[in-house]
Amino acid sequence: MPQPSIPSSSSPDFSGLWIPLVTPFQGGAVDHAALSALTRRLAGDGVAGFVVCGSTGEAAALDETEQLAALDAVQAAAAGLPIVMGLSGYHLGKTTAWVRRLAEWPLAGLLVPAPHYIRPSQAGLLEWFRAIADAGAAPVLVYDIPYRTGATLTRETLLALAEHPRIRGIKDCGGDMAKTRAVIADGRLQVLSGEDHQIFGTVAEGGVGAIAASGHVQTRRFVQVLRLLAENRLAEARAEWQPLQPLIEMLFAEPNPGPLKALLANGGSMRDELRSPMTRASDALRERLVALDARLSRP
Ligand SMILES: O=C(O)C1=N[C@H](C(=O)O)C[C@H](O)C1
Repeated sequence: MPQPSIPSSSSPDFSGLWIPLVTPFQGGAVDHAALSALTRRLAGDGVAGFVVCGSTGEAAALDETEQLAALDAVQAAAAGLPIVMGLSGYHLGKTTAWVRRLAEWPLAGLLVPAPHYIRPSQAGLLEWFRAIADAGAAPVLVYDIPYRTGATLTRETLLALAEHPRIRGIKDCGGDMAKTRAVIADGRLQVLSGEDHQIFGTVAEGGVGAIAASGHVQTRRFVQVLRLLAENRLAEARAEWQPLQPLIEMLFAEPNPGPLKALLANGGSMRDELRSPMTRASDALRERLVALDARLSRP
């Protein structure tokens, strides 16, 4: 259940490593015990906060009751760390109604992608994000992910959205470094890398952090990379970062979160179970991942 509302900060801090939590399943139902244990472990590993119901959380396969139950479970286990709730949809009225309902929860933010499937104009995208930001109580992170939504946010649109007092950051999967640089240079939106292999480059160029599925594993290393970058210790950050590259490649070699769940399941923290049409990782990839993770875990 929601806890008493906390005031939403006028300058929220989205820096550091945020984990877009997987949703564990057991026998077709959400496995809340596994979700809580995962959240507690990650909180102890130094992450900055959590995203519930991101794409990695298979939110598209969860109904509203399941989404709210997952949010409650994470809130209870997060040791006070901030929580961002993911949204998706293409019906503006339904989405703003959902956002009004979510205002009862003490969220650090809402992660909002463009509406998928319908491919509106830039003017339509401005209306979409402004209406959602107006409807809620929490700061909005724009989730720029054209390869999932089919809609590309231009640099001009992002900078126009930055004028809205509640739109405070971007999870950047846009694939256009010039656009990312322009948003960083503008300075009004906090830029988080949303592409795991781009974390280093984005943060070295002035991004504040990352929302990265890979950070479920080797979490302390990812946290350390971001800390070292924040302290301008570039060579040390690079030395921590480079061994993570093959891990990131393998985690995205098949549709996310299949490989990630396979690896987490191998460690015993959940079942290797996804909701159709998402599928388990292949046995071959799971074996390679397990071997690599074991190598990376050696002192
Ligand atoms: O759920 C997320 O947020 C993320 N989703 C990306 C994706 O699979 O589209 C990957 C990223 O690591 C986090």
